[in-house]
Amino acid sequence: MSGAPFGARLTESVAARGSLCVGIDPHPGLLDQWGLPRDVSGLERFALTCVEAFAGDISVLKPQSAFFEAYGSRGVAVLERVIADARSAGALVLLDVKRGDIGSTMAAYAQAYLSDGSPLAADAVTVSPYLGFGSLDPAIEEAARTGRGLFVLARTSNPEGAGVQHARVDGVGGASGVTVAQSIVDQAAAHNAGATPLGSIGLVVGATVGRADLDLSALNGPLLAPGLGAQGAGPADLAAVFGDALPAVLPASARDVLRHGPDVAALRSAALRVRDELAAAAR
Ligand SMILES: O=c1ccn([C@@H]2O[C@H](COP(=O)(O)O)[C@@H](O)[C@H]2O)c(=O)[nH]1
Repeated sequence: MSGAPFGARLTESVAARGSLCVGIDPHPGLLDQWGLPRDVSGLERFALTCVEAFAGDISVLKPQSAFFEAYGSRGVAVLERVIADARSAGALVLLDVKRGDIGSTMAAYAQAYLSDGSPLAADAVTVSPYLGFGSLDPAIEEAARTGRGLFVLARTSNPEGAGVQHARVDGVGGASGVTVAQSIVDQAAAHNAGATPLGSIGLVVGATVGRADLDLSALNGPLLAPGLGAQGAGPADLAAVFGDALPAVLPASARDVLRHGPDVAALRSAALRVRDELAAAAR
């Protein structure tokens, strides 16, 4: 991919289209609700309807890979089309795949999701640092080389995440007793240092986590905040979670928007309503 780094492209897109990230999560129950069959044709109709509804107005679309992989190679082919069509319509695509492995395998994931010419290459992907932050180096390097981004899981929106992410470890530079989540924040911050207007290594911090007890002041990167709507968080919760880091937050919602389908206009207006509520809450 030629041109500006992901952090710069994201900043420009959010300035033009707002901060909402809409998830494309073709849950079987949503296919039923939309009157679509639970097969590849239903998946394709669902996902392309989402692209039609959102890609012209919303800054970031986040297809959830699991719901496409569930249909095998033909489902993955639908995902490839979603990525291409959404990007052509002007949206940034954040592919939610949460990949993480030993470095040598991580290099293959980087090739799949972050390399120019790969059919699954998105603008950014979610990755898991739980094999050690350093295991992500091949993805960090490929993202930097191709102008793409990463969102590293730090403090996830699910209640089970706290047990691992609040555990204490030695931090960057030997600081003792920082939480696992804070050590992930600090390692991402080191990669983003000096980038303008924003680094390309983002984090995932759930909108549901209440006071996150994270020092995000040095991150200089975007913060994906899943959990709006179906998981119980609302626009007003974001200030409590993120404090001064709020301008870098991409609040994410899937089911709460998607339940308004299959009508394209109804889907679009639901997304725009959430986007406007977020903008009002951030003022
Ligand atoms: O901490 C995390 C990380 C990722 N997700 C993903 O976001 C969406 C949430 O969907 P909703 O329907 O808005 O609840 C889903 O794809 C998750 O896998 C997350 O929820 N929390």
